[in-house]
Amino acid sequence: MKVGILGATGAVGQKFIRLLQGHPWFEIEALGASERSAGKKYKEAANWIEDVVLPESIKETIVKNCDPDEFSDVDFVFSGLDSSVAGEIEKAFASAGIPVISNAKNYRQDPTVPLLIPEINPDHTELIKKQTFTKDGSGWIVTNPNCVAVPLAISLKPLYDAFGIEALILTTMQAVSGAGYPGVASLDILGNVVPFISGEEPKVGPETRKILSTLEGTTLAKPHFPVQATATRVPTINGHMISVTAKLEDPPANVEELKAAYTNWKNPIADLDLPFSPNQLYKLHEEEQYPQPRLHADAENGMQLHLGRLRKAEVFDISFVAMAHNTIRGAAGGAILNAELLVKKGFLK
Ligand SMILES: NC(=O)C1=CN([C@@H]2O[C@H](COP(=O)(O)OP(=O)(O)OC[C@H]3O[C@@H](n4cnc5c(N)ncnc54)[C@H](OP(=O)(O)O)[C@@H]3O)[C@@H](O)[C@H]2O)C=CC1
Ligand SMILES: N[C@@H](CC(=O)OP(=O)(O)O)C(=O)O
Repeated sequence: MKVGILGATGAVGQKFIRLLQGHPWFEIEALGASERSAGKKYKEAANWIEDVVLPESIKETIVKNCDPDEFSDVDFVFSGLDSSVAGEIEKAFASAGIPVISNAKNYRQDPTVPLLIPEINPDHTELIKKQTFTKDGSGWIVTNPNCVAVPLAISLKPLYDAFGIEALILTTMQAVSGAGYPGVASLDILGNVVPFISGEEPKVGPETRKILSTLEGTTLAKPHFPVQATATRVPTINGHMISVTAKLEDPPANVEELKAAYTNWKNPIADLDLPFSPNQLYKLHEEEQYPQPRLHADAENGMQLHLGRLRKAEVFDISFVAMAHNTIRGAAGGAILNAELLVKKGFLK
């Protein structure tokens, strides 16, 4: 399939370009960014920050405006657009009959838009049928969650299924790549921790509850557990880590039972052979000093969810640490896996 990338010059856009090299199903056809970049060769418009050489085929590609008329040759687009413009531009593409697989936050809470993690809520794709961007249903939007909500929801799903969740308290340790480029000033973050990320905490609870919702007919029934989140920025490059303490409805008797919830959990897309699906979704680290972002964020091409420190808690019931690559599992890689699922389900054809 021929794909376009909106926001192709940004940090997430660059990750899309890198990850799509050699993809067995998807080929990059068009790149879009702002008026500042449009009309330029990609190598002149973008400040390439990936640690691989900029692909030859991309270097000379002329960046387009994010105008659907300039993307008539693509089957669908990935969006890594800045959220200040993603709302209008993504709507224009969907209304022109071009499906949008987005990273931006703008449509995440729309009741007709799936907030999709293929292993966790693949059935939520049914919501697409309620969208009205086009009369014939050819244009629609699917979003992937915030890069904290992704590892949080994946880490919670087996616990939610086995024990139920009553309440969560969590603290994030978010890598600097989450702030895009140039992102956080070096003098703010080097040798330091910043205990606030603007706009982050209010997204964590609502997104996690939407992801863990049950599809009843064509409507989502959401769980109600409260989430107390503290979002901090730490001087790591990739990999968002979360320290979670959970109160459960029916807590496990011991840590072995807690671990068994993960090992017994059945991945609903395991048999689909999606190229970006990790072989092993959950890596349960037994060593007390693991997981660590620098050592583990890249495992399974950045698509694995790392868990460690699983233990009974003195406050609430259990505690653990979760970690995943924020710009791969939490952004571009997650969006590519979403597109693969949407191919298998016949929404992309
Ligand atoms: N970084 C991360 O870990 C994650 C990011 N996201 C989301 O993905 C999106 C992109 O993030 P990130 O790559 O970090 O951001 P960047 O700031 O690095 O990139 C933003 C992109 O949007 C383009 N853009 C800006 N203004 C316009 C405009 N008026 N018209 C068209 N294009 C425009 C930029 O083009 P130009 O270069 O021409 O200015 C650039 O390509 C955001 O919505 C972000 O919230 C989601 C999950 C994780
Ligand atoms: N705010 C996240 C990255 C991000 O862009 O999130 P969102 O997609 O929800 O806007 C971070 O700083 O790490």
